[in-house]
Amino acid sequence: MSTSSVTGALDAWRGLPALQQPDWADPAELAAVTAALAKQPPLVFAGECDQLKQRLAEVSRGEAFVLQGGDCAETFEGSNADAVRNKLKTLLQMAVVLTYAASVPVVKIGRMAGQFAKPRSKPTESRDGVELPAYRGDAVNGLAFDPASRRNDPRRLMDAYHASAVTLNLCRAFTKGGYADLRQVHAWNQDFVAQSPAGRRYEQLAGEIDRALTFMKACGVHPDEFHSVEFYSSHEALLLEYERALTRIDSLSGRPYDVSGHFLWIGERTRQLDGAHVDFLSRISNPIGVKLGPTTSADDALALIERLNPDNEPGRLTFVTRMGAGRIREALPPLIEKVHGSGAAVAWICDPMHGNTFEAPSGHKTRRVTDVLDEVAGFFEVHRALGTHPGGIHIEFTGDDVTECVGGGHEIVEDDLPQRYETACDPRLNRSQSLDLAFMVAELYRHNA
Ligand SMILES: O=C[C@H](O)[C@H](O)COP(=O)(O)O
Ligand SMILES: C=C(OP(=O)(O)O)C(=O)O
Repeated sequence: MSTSSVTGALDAWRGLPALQQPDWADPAELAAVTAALAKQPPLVFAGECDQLKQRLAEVSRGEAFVLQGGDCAETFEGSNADAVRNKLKTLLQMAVVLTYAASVPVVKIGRMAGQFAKPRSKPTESRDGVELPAYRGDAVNGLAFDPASRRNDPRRLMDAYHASAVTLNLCRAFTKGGYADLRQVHAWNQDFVAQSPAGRRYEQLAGEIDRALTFMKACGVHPDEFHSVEFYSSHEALLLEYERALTRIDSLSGRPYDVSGHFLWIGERTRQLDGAHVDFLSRISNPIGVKLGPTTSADDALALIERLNPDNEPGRLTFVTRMGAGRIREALPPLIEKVHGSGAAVAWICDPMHGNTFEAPSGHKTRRVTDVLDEVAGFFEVHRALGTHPGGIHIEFTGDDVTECVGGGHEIVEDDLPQRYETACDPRLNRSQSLDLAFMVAELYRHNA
C-alpha cells in the first residue's frame, strides 16, 4: 500500500460508530488542538513498540510473564516525581518478587504516561438535583463537580500529551538512570519494611537476592547487567481524535504506529467488531490488547483475532480477561479452548479488578482483595487445567497508602475507606495489597510450572 493510502485508511474509523467519545464543547477548538498534536514529537518510537511485541511474543509462547499496572485514571496533578516514583517503586518490587520467587522473566508495562481518559457507564452525573457531564478523565474534563470543570475541553488533549511526556520522561530516567538497579532492592523498601507484613516478607526476599547478586558477581557477571530495566507505557486507546493525531508513519518500515504509548488496548465497552476502535487499532502496528468481559463468546474472540491480527503475528494481540471472581472459572475455559485450538498466537492476561467492583454502604466504589486474589487464582487454575500459559496480570494500583480496596494482609475494612480515598475513578490496590498479590502470583506461577 502507498503511504497516502495507508494514511487515508487511518481515518476509516470516522465513518463508523465510535462509542464513549466526549461531546466536545467546541469542534473548531478540537480541530485546532488535534492539528497541533499532529505536529508534536512522538512519545515512543516504533522500534520500542517492536521490541515490546517481541517480549509479548515470548509471553504467548509461555516464556515470560506480564506485569501491567498503574492508576485507574492518571491525573495531571499526579504527574509529579513523587507519585510516579512511588508507582514505579511498587511495580519494581512486584516484578522482583515475581522474577525471583517464580523464576520467570517479567515484562513490565505501566498503565502510565497516557491513561487520562475513561469510559463511563452513564454520560452524566447527578448530585443534589444538579446534572453535569460525567468525569471522563483529565484528558477530557475535570473531576470537580461544577459546570466549568466538567466542560469537555479539547485543550485538555494537549495537556494530556504534555503530562504523558513528563511521566514517560520520569519513567525513563528512573528505570535507566540507576534507581531501578537490582542492587537497590532494599532501598525500594526502606520506608515500608517495618510497617506491613508484605514489607517484612519482601525484605527477606531482598536479602536472598542480595546474596544471589554477590554470588553472580563472584562468578564474573558484570554489575552493569543489573543496572536498568526495560519499561513500557500503555493506556486505553479511547479518545480516537487523540490517538489518530499521534499516529505517524515509521520512516524505516513505512508502517503506521500510534506513538502515544507502546501498548494500547481496546476497552470492554468499545470492542464492537464493526466499531471505530477496532477499525483504528487494526491499522496501527503497535502491540495491542482487548479487554474481554464475561459475556464474550469464543466466536467473538476469534472474530477479534481475525480483525486485529489476521497474519497471526506473535506478540501483536493480547487478550486481557476481566470476568469477575465468580465467573472466571466457567467463562474463561471456552475462550481459551477455541482460541488455542485455532492456532492463534495470543497472550492471555488477567485483569482481576474490573469484574469485582461494588459500592460500599458509604457510597465508595471498592473491591475486595479476596475477590482480586480469587480471580487470579481462577485464572491460574483454568490455564493449568488446559495446559496453556497464564501470561500475566493487569492491575490498578498506586504506590501510596490509600484506602480504596478492602482486605489485604495489612487489613483495610469498609469503615476505613474514607480515610485516604483518592482515586479519580475506580479503587486501586495500595502498595501493601499489591505486594500481597505479587507474592501470591509467584506461588501460583511456581505451582503451575
Ligand atoms: O475504569 C473503568 C470504567 O471507566 C469505570 O469502571 C466506569 O465506572 P462507572 O460505572 O462509574 O462509570
Ligand atoms: C475501563 C477499563 O476496563 P474495562 O474496559 O475492562 O471495563 C479500564 O481498564 O480502565
